[in-house]
Amino acid sequence: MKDSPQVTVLRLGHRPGRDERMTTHVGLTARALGADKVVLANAARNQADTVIDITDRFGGPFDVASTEEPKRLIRDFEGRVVHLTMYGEPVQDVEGDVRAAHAEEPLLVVVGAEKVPFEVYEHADWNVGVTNQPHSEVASLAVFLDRLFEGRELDRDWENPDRVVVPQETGKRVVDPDEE
Ligand SMILES: C[S@@+](CC[C@H](N)C(=O)[O-])C[C@H]1O[C@@H](n2cnc3c(N)ncnc32)[C@H](O)[C@@H]1O
Repeated sequence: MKDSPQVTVLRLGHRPGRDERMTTHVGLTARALGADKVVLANAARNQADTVIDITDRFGGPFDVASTEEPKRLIRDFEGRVVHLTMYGEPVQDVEGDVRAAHAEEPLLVVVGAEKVPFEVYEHADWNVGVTNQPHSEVASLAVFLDRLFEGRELDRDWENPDRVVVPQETGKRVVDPDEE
């Protein structure tokens, strides 16, 4: 988030035709919950466009990129690497160490789709489980980011939105930010 080193989310293993909504939701969740950037592997072009479109309409800053070489990105990342996996150490046990590291250095948060190559487990500074039960990349990313930022992401400001949701007890209200 603002004033701290960048958090990048890498979505591995996107399978065209199978993982489309999940990949989009990884990108939208990364944006909404305080990451600075998502990198989508395996040519997830439509999903990248959807996340860019939401950022254009609801505000940023948030970067979207693609890679054909996700393993290289992990290897060459200048910062620390967290891999979210049901086989990892409990998030509640490692979040303090990750947060302390992130105060100093950028963080790459890796989530999978299908089976994640073992090199990713080996290369990660932390393999982190959000429970050791199988669930989803979207759920694990949301809980992890909220733990990392200790809830501060919920109050962030968005720059240059075209539209702003005004919270309502009932119903929906979306306004031009100049009308707010
Ligand atoms: C549907 S799971 C498939 C995992 C696959 N069976 C494997 O061996 O990697 C897709 C992704 O969700 C995330 N995930 C699922 N359960 C998780 C958990 N309990 N904690 C952290 N991440 C989890 C991981 O990033 C995983 O790569």
